Amino acid sequence: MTASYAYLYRYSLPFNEPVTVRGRRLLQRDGVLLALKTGDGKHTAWGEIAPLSGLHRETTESAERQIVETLAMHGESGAALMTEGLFPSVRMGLEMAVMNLEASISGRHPFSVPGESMLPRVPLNALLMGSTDVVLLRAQASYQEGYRAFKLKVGKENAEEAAAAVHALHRLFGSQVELRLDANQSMPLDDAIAFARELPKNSVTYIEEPLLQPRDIPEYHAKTGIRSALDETLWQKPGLLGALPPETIGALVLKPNCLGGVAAVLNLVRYAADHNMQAVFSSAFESSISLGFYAILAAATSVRPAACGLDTFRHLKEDIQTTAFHAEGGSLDAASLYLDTREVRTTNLSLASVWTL
Ligand SMILES: O=C(O)CCC(=O)c1ccccc1C(=O)O
Ligand SMILES: [Mg+2]
Repeated sequence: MTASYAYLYRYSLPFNEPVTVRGRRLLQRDGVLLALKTGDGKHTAWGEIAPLSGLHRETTESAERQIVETLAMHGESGAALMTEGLFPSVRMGLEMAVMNLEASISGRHPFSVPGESMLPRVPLNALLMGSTDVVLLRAQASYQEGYRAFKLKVGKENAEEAAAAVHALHRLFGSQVELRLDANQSMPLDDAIAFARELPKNSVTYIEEPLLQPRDIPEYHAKTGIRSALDETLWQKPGLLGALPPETIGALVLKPNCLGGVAAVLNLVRYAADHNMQAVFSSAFESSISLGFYAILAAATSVRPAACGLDTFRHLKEDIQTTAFHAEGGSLDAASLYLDTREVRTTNLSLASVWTL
């Protein structure tokens, strides 16, 4: 059975507090949801198309235009839904909807294998940003809740304050927590090296995208002993990963809607496993629909998933599901959260178009 109808909705969810992404201050998260329905009306499956300003080249509008063209073409020709050549966020959303529909019909989650045992819980990294006071308060509250991994946002402009925050976190939690930093490619090599030398020894597992020029990662590693994690580089310069010595990379940070679909993500999960790197699933502040999908991906691809960057749901003031996305003790129950993604409250969405496929 395949989809007979497609519905496109738009959503707009306010952030709890403005979020800055690569220098852009955002007040709300906008996106498009695609719902596929079977002809008998028994199954509805959701996919999310949500490029983020500052991160994606496509906008919500151009992404919506592309999914509209794809659905229109499919309706006319009856050809299989093609995902080649689409924007990364569109391809991810379309694959999500199709895989969710197949899962709904088969009664299994999208990545299940025969004889699968219970899925592991997926630990989270608490996302820490802002002033040192805010960071420490948030870190303490997260620790109390059960979080054992933190990710602190650092930048060239606040390098001194960031180093002080790392010292404070290291004093408070020592080796009780895994501490990660994310510099979002903000530092020239010399600044990054100077910053690394300010940090307590062995206090951080890795620094995500420390360098303005990621190709300098081997030199950075040689001079600091700190491993980098790749995030932006994975989709900006996909060829670079294979050229970097694996021992200089601590983790691959996987944002499926930037990487452009499930196959690309699974290839990177394999690469990480083969090269002793963590595979860290992460989001770009998508809604629970994507978070539930990424959580099941993380749980299904490892018996002991690395702490994931899916704690972003805390930054959205509202949820679009009947049961809001939630963590318990700093980790996710992927199987149950995945089932929750099937119950969407359409009252908070605006219907943009309906398609017969
Ligand atoms: O990975 C996480 O913990 C949260 C997600 C995150 O940090 C992020 C969210 C939106 C845009 C960019 C980034 C990033 O990792 O740089
Ligand atoms: Mg990052």
